[in-house]
Amino acid sequence: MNVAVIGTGYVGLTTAVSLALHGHQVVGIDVDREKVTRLQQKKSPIYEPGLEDALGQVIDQGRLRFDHTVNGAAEATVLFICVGTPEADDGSADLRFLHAAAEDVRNLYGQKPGKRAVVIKSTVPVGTGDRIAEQLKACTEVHLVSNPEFLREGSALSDSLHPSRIVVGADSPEAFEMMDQLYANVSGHWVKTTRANAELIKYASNAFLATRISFMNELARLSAVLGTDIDVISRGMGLDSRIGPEFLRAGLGYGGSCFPKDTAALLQVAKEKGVDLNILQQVREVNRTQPAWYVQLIRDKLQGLREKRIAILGLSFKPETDDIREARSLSVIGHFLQEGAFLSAFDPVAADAVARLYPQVRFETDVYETLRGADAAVLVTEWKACIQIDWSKAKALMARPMLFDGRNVWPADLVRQHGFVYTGVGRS
Ligand SMILES: NC(=O)c1ccc[n+]([C@@H]2O[C@H](COP(=O)([O-])OP(=O)(O)OC[C@H]3O[C@@H](n4cnc5c(N)ncnc54)[C@H](O)[C@@H]3O)[C@@H](O)[C@H]2O)c1
Ligand SMILES: O=c1ccn([C@@H]2O[C@H](COP(=O)(O)OP(=O)(O)O[C@H]3O[C@H](CO)[C@@H](O)[C@H](O)[C@H]3O)[C@@H](O)[C@H]2O)c(=O)[nH]1
Repeated sequence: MNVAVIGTGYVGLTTAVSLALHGHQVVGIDVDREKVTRLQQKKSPIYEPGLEDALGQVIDQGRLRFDHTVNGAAEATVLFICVGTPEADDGSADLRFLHAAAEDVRNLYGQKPGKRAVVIKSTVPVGTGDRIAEQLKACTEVHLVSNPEFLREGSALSDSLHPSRIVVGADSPEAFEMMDQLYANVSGHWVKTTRANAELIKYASNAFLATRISFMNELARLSAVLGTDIDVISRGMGLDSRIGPEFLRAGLGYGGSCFPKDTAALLQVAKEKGVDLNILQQVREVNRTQPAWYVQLIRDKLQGLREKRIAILGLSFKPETDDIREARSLSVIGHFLQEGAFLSAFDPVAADAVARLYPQVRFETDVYETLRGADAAVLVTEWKACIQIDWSKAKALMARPMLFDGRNVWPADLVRQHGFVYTGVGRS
Protein backbone atom coordinates (compact mmCIF):
# COMPACT_ATOMS: atom_id res chain seq x y z
CA MET A 1 0.00 0.00 0.00
CA ASN A 2 1.01 3.64 -0.31
CA VAL A 3 1.67 4.88 3.20
CA ALA A 4 2.62 8.29 4.60
CA VAL A 5 3.94 8.92 8.10
CA ILE A 6 3.76 12.45 9.50
CA GLY A 7 6.41 13.04 12.19
CA THR A 8 9.63 11.04 11.93
CA GLY A 9 10.68 10.90 15.59
CA TYR A 10 11.14 7.68 17.59
CA VAL A 11 7.70 6.36 16.67
CA GLY A 12 7.26 7.79 13.17
CA LEU A 13 10.67 6.80 11.87
CA THR A 14 10.42 3.31 13.33
CA THR A 15 6.92 2.88 11.91
CA ALA A 16 8.02 4.10 8.47
CA VAL A 17 11.01 1.73 8.35
CA SER A 18 9.02 -1.19 9.71
CA LEU A 19 6.16 -0.75 7.18
CA ALA A 20 8.70 -0.42 4.34
CA LEU A 21 10.33 -3.66 5.54
CA HIS A 22 6.88 -5.26 5.38
CA GLY A 23 6.77 -4.31 1.68
CA HIS A 24 4.75 -1.07 1.66
CA GLN A 25 5.70 2.06 -0.27
CA VAL A 26 6.32 4.67 2.42
CA VAL A 27 7.01 8.39 2.65
CA GLY A 28 8.12 9.96 5.94
CA ILE A 29 7.26 13.63 6.45
CA ASP A 30 8.66 16.00 9.04
CA VAL A 31 8.61 19.77 9.48
CA ASP A 32 12.19 19.58 10.76
CA ARG A 33 14.16 20.09 7.54
CA GLU A 34 17.49 19.18 9.13
CA LYS A 35 16.03 15.85 10.21
CA VAL A 36 14.64 15.21 6.73
CA THR A 37 18.01 15.97 5.13
CA ARG A 38 19.77 13.55 7.50
CA LEU A 39 17.19 10.86 6.80
CA GLN A 40 17.54 11.35 3.04
CA GLN A 41 21.26 10.68 3.57
CA LYS A 42 20.30 7.38 5.29
CA LYS A 43 21.38 8.70 8.69
CA SER A 44 19.15 8.10 11.69
CA PRO A 45 18.73 11.22 13.86
CA ILE A 46 18.21 8.94 16.88
CA TYR A 47 20.22 6.11 18.39
CA GLU A 48 18.09 2.96 18.15
CA PRO A 49 19.63 -0.50 17.62
CA GLY A 50 19.30 -1.78 14.04
CA LEU A 51 17.36 1.24 12.82
CA GLU A 52 20.03 2.95 10.72
CA ASP A 53 20.94 -0.26 8.85
CA ALA A 54 17.29 -1.00 8.10
CA LEU A 55 16.74 2.62 7.05
CA GLY A 56 19.57 2.39 4.50
CA GLN A 57 18.24 -0.94 3.25
CA VAL A 58 14.69 0.26 2.52
CA ILE A 59 15.86 3.55 1.00
CA ASP A 60 18.18 1.60 -1.33
CA GLN A 61 15.29 -0.68 -2.27
CA GLY A 62 13.23 2.40 -3.19
CA ARG A 63 10.53 1.67 -0.57
CA LEU A 64 11.12 4.64 1.74
CA ARG A 65 11.65 8.33 1.00
CA PHE A 66 11.37 11.54 3.01
CA ASP A 67 9.79 14.94 2.43
CA HIS A 68 9.42 18.10 4.50
CA THR A 69 5.91 18.98 3.39
CA VAL A 70 2.69 17.05 3.57
CA ASN A 71 2.35 17.33 -0.23
CA GLY A 72 4.58 14.25 -0.33
CA ALA A 73 1.62 12.31 1.08
CA ALA A 74 -0.72 13.05 -1.83
CA GLU A 75 -0.75 9.46 -3.08
CA ALA A 76 -1.06 7.74 0.31
CA THR A 77 -3.98 5.43 1.11
CA VAL A 78 -3.00 5.21 4.77
CA LEU A 79 -1.59 8.24 6.54
CA PHE A 80 -0.16 7.94 10.04
CA ILE A 81 0.11 10.87 12.41
CA CYS A 82 3.07 10.28 14.76
CA VAL A 83 3.82 13.78 16.02
CA GLY A 84 4.71 14.49 19.65
CA THR A 85 2.03 15.02 22.30
CA PRO A 86 4.20 16.46 25.10
CA GLU A 87 3.11 17.43 28.60
CA ALA A 88 1.56 20.91 28.88
CA ASP A 89 2.07 23.03 32.01
CA ASP A 90 -1.09 21.66 33.66
CA GLY A 91 -0.11 18.03 32.97
CA SER A 92 -2.50 17.56 30.06
CA ALA A 93 -1.36 16.35 26.64
CA ASP A 94 -0.41 19.28 24.42
CA LEU A 95 -2.17 18.54 21.13
CA ARG A 96 -0.88 21.53 19.16
CA PHE A 97 1.33 19.45 16.85
CA LEU A 98 -1.47 16.96 16.29
CA HIS A 99 -3.99 19.59 15.26
CA ALA A 100 -1.40 21.29 13.02
CA ALA A 101 -0.71 17.97 11.29
CA ALA A 102 -4.47 17.31 10.94
CA GLU A 103 -4.90 20.75 9.39
CA ASP A 104 -2.23 19.91 6.81
CA VAL A 105 -4.07 16.66 6.08
CA ARG A 106 -7.37 18.52 5.70
CA ASN A 107 -5.83 20.93 3.19
CA LEU A 108 -4.21 18.08 1.28
CA TYR A 109 -7.14 15.66 1.07
CA GLY A 110 -10.05 18.13 1.13
CA GLN A 111 -10.47 18.20 -2.63
CA LYS A 112 -8.95 14.84 -3.54
CA PRO A 113 -11.23 11.88 -4.24
CA GLY A 114 -10.22 8.42 -2.95
CA LYS A 115 -10.82 6.30 0.14
CA ARG A 116 -8.17 6.85 2.83
CA ALA A 117 -7.41 6.01 6.43
CA VAL A 118 -5.91 8.72 8.62
CA VAL A 119 -4.41 6.90 11.58
CA ILE A 120 -3.47 8.50 14.88
CA LYS A 121 -0.50 6.65 16.34
CA SER A 122 0.48 9.42 18.74
CA THR A 123 -0.69 8.89 22.31
CA VAL A 124 -3.78 11.07 22.72
CA PRO A 125 -6.51 11.49 25.37
CA VAL A 126 -9.88 9.82 24.92
CA GLY A 127 -12.05 11.84 22.56
CA THR A 128 -9.16 13.26 20.52
CA GLY A 129 -9.83 10.92 17.60
CA ASP A 130 -13.44 12.09 17.47
CA ARG A 131 -12.30 15.72 17.48
CA ILE A 132 -9.82 15.09 14.66
CA ALA A 133 -12.55 13.27 12.71
CA GLU A 134 -14.64 16.43 13.12
CA GLN A 135 -11.70 18.58 11.94
CA LEU A 136 -11.45 16.37 8.83
CA LYS A 137 -15.15 16.05 8.11
CA ALA A 138 -14.77 18.03 4.86
CA CYS A 139 -12.64 15.15 3.55
CA THR A 140 -15.62 12.87 2.99
CA GLU A 141 -13.68 9.73 2.08
CA VAL A 142 -11.28 9.90 5.03
CA HIS A 143 -11.75 7.30 7.79
CA LEU A 144 -10.24 8.29 11.13
CA VAL A 145 -8.50 5.46 12.99
CA SER A 146 -6.86 5.22 16.41
CA ASN A 147 -3.93 2.79 16.38
CA PRO A 148 -1.82 3.43 19.49
CA GLU A 149 1.82 2.39 19.55
CA PHE A 150 3.36 0.18 22.24
CA LEU A 151 7.01 0.06 21.14
CA ARG A 152 9.77 0.58 23.70
CA GLU A 153 12.83 2.68 23.01
CA GLY A 154 15.96 0.58 22.79
CA SER A 155 14.06 -2.21 21.02
CA ALA A 156 11.80 0.00 18.89
CA LEU A 157 12.32 -1.64 15.51
CA SER A 158 11.88 -5.18 16.71
CA ASP A 159 8.82 -4.18 18.79
CA SER A 160 7.34 -2.52 15.74
CA LEU A 161 8.03 -5.49 13.48
CA HIS A 162 6.70 -7.98 16.05
CA PRO A 163 4.08 -6.13 18.14
CA SER A 164 2.55 -7.74 21.23
CA ARG A 165 -0.85 -6.57 19.96
CA ILE A 166 -2.42 -4.43 17.27
CA VAL A 167 -5.09 -2.18 18.72
CA VAL A 168 -7.32 -0.53 16.15
CA GLY A 169 -10.18 1.80 17.01
CA ALA A 170 -12.49 2.94 14.23
CA ASP A 171 -16.16 3.39 13.37
CA SER A 172 -16.42 2.07 9.80
CA PRO A 173 -15.90 -1.33 8.14
CA GLU A 174 -13.77 0.40 5.46
CA ALA A 175 -11.35 1.62 8.12
CA PHE A 176 -10.93 -1.89 9.58
CA GLU A 177 -10.48 -3.34 6.07
CA MET A 178 -7.70 -0.88 5.25
CA MET A 179 -5.94 -1.65 8.55
CA ASP A 180 -6.31 -5.41 7.92
CA GLN A 181 -4.64 -4.95 4.57
CA LEU A 182 -1.89 -2.75 6.01
CA TYR A 183 -0.94 -5.23 8.74
CA ALA A 184 -1.58 -8.38 6.69
CA ASN A 185 2.08 -9.47 7.07
CA VAL A 186 2.31 -8.66 10.77
CA SER A 187 1.44 -11.28 13.35
CA GLY A 188 0.09 -10.27 16.74
CA HIS A 189 -3.15 -10.30 18.72
CA TRP A 190 -5.77 -7.88 17.39
CA VAL A 191 -8.14 -5.71 19.37
CA LYS A 192 -10.70 -4.10 17.10
CA THR A 193 -12.78 -1.60 18.99
CA THR A 194 -13.96 1.98 19.23
CA ARG A 195 -11.55 4.89 18.96
CA ALA A 196 -12.17 5.87 22.58
CA ASN A 197 -11.39 2.35 23.86
CA ALA A 198 -8.21 2.23 21.78
CA GLU A 199 -7.12 5.59 23.17
CA LEU A 200 -7.69 4.52 26.76
CA ILE A 201 -5.98 1.12 26.29
CA LYS A 202 -2.75 3.02 25.59
CA TYR A 203 -2.92 5.22 28.72
CA ALA A 204 -4.13 2.39 30.93
CA SER A 205 -1.24 0.16 29.81
CA ASN A 206 1.42 2.77 30.57
CA ALA A 207 -0.23 3.73 33.85
CA PHE A 208 -0.35 0.09 34.95
CA LEU A 209 3.31 -0.54 34.07
CA ALA A 210 4.28 2.63 35.94
CA THR A 211 2.22 1.40 38.90
CA ARG A 212 4.12 -1.88 39.06
CA ILE A 213 7.44 -0.01 39.11
CA SER A 214 6.39 2.43 41.82
CA PHE A 215 4.88 -0.37 43.89
CA MET A 216 8.24 -2.18 43.84
CA ASN A 217 10.17 1.02 44.56
CA GLU A 218 8.06 1.79 47.59
CA LEU A 219 8.49 -1.79 48.76
CA ALA A 220 12.25 -1.41 48.18
CA ARG A 221 12.29 1.46 50.66
CA LEU A 222 10.71 -0.85 53.22
CA SER A 223 13.05 -3.65 52.24
CA ALA A 224 16.08 -1.40 52.85
CA VAL A 225 14.93 -0.91 56.44
CA LEU A 226 13.89 -4.53 57.06
CA GLY A 227 17.16 -5.89 55.67
CA THR A 228 15.35 -8.00 53.08
CA ASP A 229 16.24 -8.26 49.39
CA ILE A 230 13.76 -6.69 46.95
CA ASP A 231 15.22 -8.65 44.03
CA VAL A 232 14.49 -11.98 45.70
CA ILE A 233 11.05 -10.71 46.63
CA SER A 234 10.44 -9.61 43.05
CA ARG A 235 11.52 -13.01 41.73
CA GLY A 236 9.27 -14.79 44.21
CA MET A 237 6.32 -12.61 43.25
CA GLY A 238 6.92 -12.84 39.51
CA LEU A 239 6.74 -16.63 39.50
CA ASP A 240 3.02 -16.34 40.23
CA SER A 241 1.54 -16.43 36.72
CA ARG A 242 -1.15 -14.00 37.84
CA ILE A 243 1.59 -11.45 38.58
CA GLY A 244 4.32 -12.29 36.03
CA PRO A 245 7.97 -11.24 36.22
CA GLU A 246 8.00 -8.11 34.01
CA PHE A 247 8.27 -4.54 35.31
CA LEU A 248 8.98 -5.51 38.89
CA ARG A 249 12.53 -4.15 38.93
CA ALA A 250 13.15 -1.70 41.75
CA GLY A 251 15.60 1.12 41.09
CA LEU A 252 15.71 4.86 40.67
CA GLY A 253 12.26 4.91 39.09
CA TYR A 254 10.92 5.30 35.61
CA GLY A 255 11.85 8.04 33.15
CA GLY A 256 11.43 8.54 29.44
CA SER A 257 9.08 10.33 27.13
CA CYS A 258 6.04 8.21 27.96
CA PHE A 259 5.32 7.07 31.54
CA PRO A 260 5.85 10.49 33.14
CA LYS A 261 3.76 12.44 30.64
CA ASP A 262 1.12 9.78 30.03
CA THR A 263 0.38 9.28 33.73
CA ALA A 264 0.09 13.07 34.07
CA ALA A 265 -2.26 13.29 31.08
CA LEU A 266 -4.47 10.48 32.37
CA LEU A 267 -4.74 12.19 35.75
CA GLN A 268 -5.66 15.43 34.03
CA VAL A 269 -8.40 13.74 31.96
CA ALA A 270 -9.80 12.14 35.12
CA LYS A 271 -9.70 15.46 36.95
CA GLU A 272 -11.62 17.17 34.16
CA LYS A 273 -14.26 14.44 34.48
CA GLY A 274 -14.36 14.76 38.29
CA VAL A 275 -12.84 11.32 38.95
CA ASP A 276 -10.01 10.78 41.47
CA LEU A 277 -7.27 8.38 40.37
CA ASN A 278 -5.66 8.14 43.81
CA ILE A 279 -3.43 5.17 43.07
CA LEU A 280 -1.95 6.85 40.00
CA GLN A 281 -1.31 10.02 41.96
CA GLN A 282 0.77 8.05 44.46
CA VAL A 283 2.55 6.20 41.64
CA ARG A 284 3.82 9.54 40.38
CA GLU A 285 4.71 10.74 43.86
CA VAL A 286 6.80 7.64 44.63
CA ASN A 287 8.55 8.06 41.29
CA ARG A 288 9.19 11.76 41.88
CA THR A 289 10.77 11.16 45.28
CA GLN A 290 12.77 8.00 44.50
CA PRO A 291 16.00 9.77 43.34
CA ALA A 292 15.99 12.03 46.43
CA TRP A 293 15.43 8.98 48.68
CA TYR A 294 18.44 7.22 47.14
CA VAL A 295 20.71 10.29 47.19
CA GLN A 296 19.91 10.70 50.89
CA LEU A 297 20.88 7.08 51.48
CA ILE A 298 24.17 7.75 49.66
CA ARG A 299 24.72 10.90 51.72
CA ASP A 300 24.28 8.89 54.94
CA LYS A 301 26.71 6.17 53.81
CA LEU A 302 29.32 8.73 52.72
CA GLN A 303 28.73 10.90 55.80
CA GLY A 304 27.88 13.96 53.74
CA LEU A 305 28.20 14.87 50.09
CA ARG A 306 29.92 18.28 50.18
CA GLU A 307 33.05 18.13 48.00
CA LYS A 308 32.71 14.36 47.61
CA ARG A 309 33.66 13.13 44.14
CA ILE A 310 30.86 11.06 42.70
CA ALA A 311 31.04 9.09 39.43
CA ILE A 312 27.69 8.80 37.64
CA LEU A 313 27.45 5.81 35.30
CA GLY A 314 24.68 5.95 32.67
CA LEU A 315 22.63 9.03 31.78
CA SER A 316 19.93 8.07 29.25
CA PHE A 317 16.51 7.16 30.66
CA LYS A 318 17.21 3.50 29.90
CA PRO A 319 19.97 1.58 28.10
CA GLU A 320 20.22 1.40 24.28
CA THR A 321 18.73 4.84 23.69
CA ASP A 322 20.07 8.38 23.51
CA ASP A 323 16.81 9.75 24.92
CA ILE A 324 17.21 11.78 28.12
CA ARG A 325 13.60 12.95 28.41
CA GLU A 326 12.72 12.70 32.14
CA ALA A 327 15.88 10.61 32.68
CA ARG A 328 16.54 9.81 36.32
CA SER A 329 20.12 10.97 35.84
CA LEU A 330 18.91 14.57 35.55
CA SER A 331 17.21 14.45 38.91
CA VAL A 332 20.08 12.54 40.57
CA ILE A 333 22.68 15.02 39.22
CA GLY A 334 20.52 17.95 40.36
CA HIS A 335 20.38 16.58 43.94
CA PHE A 336 24.12 15.88 44.09
CA LEU A 337 25.03 19.34 42.79
CA GLN A 338 22.69 20.94 45.29
CA GLU A 339 24.55 19.08 48.07
CA GLY A 340 27.91 20.41 46.83
CA ALA A 341 29.31 17.17 45.34
CA PHE A 342 31.80 17.13 42.43
CA LEU A 343 30.56 14.97 39.59
CA SER A 344 32.07 12.98 36.76
CA ALA A 345 29.78 11.12 34.36
CA PHE A 346 29.73 8.60 31.54
CA ASP A 347 27.18 7.47 28.97
CA PRO A 348 27.89 5.76 25.64
CA VAL A 349 25.51 7.99 23.66
CA ALA A 350 23.67 10.52 25.85
CA ALA A 351 26.55 12.51 27.42
CA ASP A 352 26.39 15.47 25.01
CA ALA A 353 22.70 16.04 25.65
CA VAL A 354 23.22 16.05 29.45
CA ALA A 355 26.36 18.21 29.13
CA ARG A 356 24.22 20.97 27.62
CA LEU A 357 22.09 20.98 30.78
CA TYR A 358 24.86 20.44 33.35
CA PRO A 359 28.13 21.99 32.11
CA GLN A 360 29.56 21.82 35.65
CA VAL A 361 29.78 18.00 35.43
CA ARG A 362 33.02 16.43 34.08
CA PHE A 363 31.99 14.14 31.21
CA GLU A 364 34.29 11.27 30.29
CA THR A 365 34.21 8.91 27.30
CA ASP A 366 35.33 5.92 29.34
CA VAL A 367 33.97 4.25 32.49
CA TYR A 368 37.39 3.98 34.14
CA GLU A 369 38.28 7.65 33.62
CA THR A 370 34.94 8.47 35.21
CA LEU A 371 35.81 6.34 38.23
CA ARG A 372 39.33 7.77 38.65
CA GLY A 373 39.64 9.45 42.04
CA ALA A 374 35.94 8.98 42.89
CA ASP A 375 34.70 8.60 46.46
CA ALA A 376 31.70 6.69 45.16
CA ALA A 377 30.24 5.32 41.93
CA VAL A 378 26.49 5.48 41.28
CA LEU A 379 24.95 3.33 38.57
CA VAL A 380 21.99 5.21 37.09
CA THR A 381 21.43 3.47 33.73
CA GLU A 382 22.29 -0.18 33.17
CA TRP A 383 24.25 0.11 29.91
CA LYS A 384 26.42 -2.96 29.24
CA ALA A 385 29.54 -0.78 29.46
CA CYS A 386 28.45 0.29 32.96
CA ILE A 387 27.83 -3.27 34.13
CA GLN A 388 30.70 -5.27 32.67
CA ILE A 389 33.39 -3.65 34.74
CA ASP A 390 36.86 -4.92 35.64
CA TRP A 391 36.36 -4.58 39.37
CA SER A 392 40.06 -4.86 40.31
CA LYS A 393 40.86 -2.01 37.93
CA ALA A 394 37.92 0.03 39.24
CA LYS A 395 39.02 -0.52 42.84
CA ALA A 396 42.56 0.62 42.08
CA LEU A 397 41.28 3.80 40.39
CA MET A 398 38.72 4.91 42.97
CA ALA A 399 39.62 6.93 46.06
CA ARG A 400 37.08 5.04 48.20
CA PRO A 401 35.47 1.64 47.47
CA MET A 402 31.84 2.77 47.61
CA LEU A 403 29.38 1.39 45.03
CA PHE A 404 25.76 2.50 44.76
CA ASP A 405 23.77 0.38 42.37
CA GLY A 406 20.67 2.37 41.38
CA ARG A 407 19.45 -0.46 39.12
CA ASN A 408 20.30 -3.56 41.18
CA VAL A 409 22.37 -5.11 38.40
CA TRP A 410 25.93 -5.15 39.71
CA PRO A 411 27.05 -8.52 41.14
CA ALA A 412 26.82 -7.71 44.85
CA ASP A 413 28.76 -10.74 46.14
CA LEU A 414 31.54 -10.37 43.59
CA VAL A 415 32.12 -6.66 44.20
CA ARG A 416 32.14 -7.27 47.96
CA GLN A 417 34.84 -9.91 47.40
CA HIS A 418 36.82 -7.17 45.67
CA GLY A 419 36.54 -5.09 48.83
CA PHE A 420 33.77 -2.71 47.77
CA VAL A 421 30.99 -1.56 50.05
CA TYR A 422 27.88 -2.28 47.96
CA THR A 423 24.49 -0.60 48.36
CA GLY A 424 21.67 -1.42 45.97
CA VAL A 425 18.04 -0.31 46.07
CA GLY A 426 16.26 -2.32 48.76
CA ARG A 427 18.81 -5.14 48.54
CA SER A 428 20.26 -6.63 51.68
N1 LIG B 1 8.92 7.41 22.05
C1 LIG B 1 8.26 6.29 22.33
O1 LIG B 1 8.84 5.30 22.79
C2 LIG B 1 6.78 6.20 22.09
C3 LIG B 1 6.16 4.94 22.11
C4 LIG B 1 4.78 4.87 21.90
C5 LIG B 1 4.04 6.02 21.67
N2 LIG B 1 4.67 7.22 21.66
C6 LIG B 1 3.87 8.40 21.34
O2 LIG B 1 4.10 8.72 19.95
C7 LIG B 1 4.10 10.14 19.74
C8 LIG B 1 5.43 10.56 19.13
O3 LIG B 1 6.45 10.31 20.06
P1 LIG B 1 8.00 10.40 19.63
O4 LIG B 1 8.79 9.98 20.81
O5 LIG B 1 8.19 9.71 18.35
O6 LIG B 1 8.15 11.98 19.41
P2 LIG B 1 9.38 12.78 18.79
O7 LIG B 1 9.40 14.08 19.47
O8 LIG B 1 10.60 11.92 18.77
O9 LIG B 1 8.96 12.98 17.25
C9 LIG B 1 7.92 13.79 16.83
C10 LIG B 1 8.26 14.33 15.42
O10 LIG B 1 7.13 15.00 14.86
C11 LIG B 1 7.60 16.10 14.11
N3 LIG B 1 6.49 17.04 13.90
C12 LIG B 1 5.88 17.85 14.79
N4 LIG B 1 4.87 18.51 14.21
C13 LIG B 1 4.82 18.10 12.92
C14 LIG B 1 3.97 18.40 11.81
N5 LIG B 1 2.95 19.27 11.94
N6 LIG B 1 4.21 17.82 10.64
C15 LIG B 1 5.24 16.95 10.49
N7 LIG B 1 6.07 16.62 11.52
C16 LIG B 1 5.85 17.18 12.71
C17 LIG B 1 8.74 16.64 14.92
O11 LIG B 1 9.61 17.46 14.17
C18 LIG B 1 9.41 15.33 15.40
O12 LIG B 1 10.40 14.92 14.48
C19 LIG B 1 3.80 10.74 21.11
O13 LIG B 1 2.42 10.92 21.24
C20 LIG B 1 4.27 9.66 22.09
O14 LIG B 1 3.58 9.73 23.32
C21 LIG B 1 6.01 7.34 21.85
O1 LIG C 1 10.95 -3.10 36.01
C1 LIG C 1 11.19 -1.99 35.51
C2 LIG C 1 10.99 -1.69 34.14
C3 LIG C 1 11.28 -0.41 33.67
N1 LIG C 1 11.77 0.53 34.51
C4 LIG C 1 12.03 1.90 34.00
O2 LIG C 1 10.86 2.35 33.33
C5 LIG C 1 11.20 3.28 32.31
C6 LIG C 1 10.49 2.93 31.02
O3 LIG C 1 11.02 1.73 30.48
P1 LIG C 1 10.38 1.00 29.22
O4 LIG C 1 8.95 0.82 29.45
O5 LIG C 1 11.19 -0.18 28.95
O6 LIG C 1 10.69 2.07 28.07
P2 LIG C 1 9.80 3.05 27.18
O7 LIG C 1 10.51 3.17 25.89
O8 LIG C 1 9.48 4.29 27.95
O9 LIG C 1 8.43 2.26 26.88
C7 LIG C 1 7.21 2.51 27.57
O10 LIG C 1 6.54 3.63 27.05
C8 LIG C 1 6.25 3.53 25.62
C9 LIG C 1 5.67 4.86 25.19
O11 LIG C 1 4.32 4.97 25.48
C10 LIG C 1 5.32 2.37 25.39
O12 LIG C 1 5.04 2.28 24.01
C11 LIG C 1 5.97 1.08 25.91
O13 LIG C 1 5.08 -0.01 25.76
C12 LIG C 1 6.33 1.27 27.39
O14 LIG C 1 7.02 0.12 27.88
C13 LIG C 1 12.73 3.26 32.20
O15 LIG C 1 13.23 4.40 32.86
C14 LIG C 1 13.13 1.99 32.96
O16 LIG C 1 14.40 2.11 33.58
C15 LIG C 1 11.99 0.25 35.86
O17 LIG C 1 12.42 1.11 36.63
N2 LIG C 1 11.69 -1.01 36.31
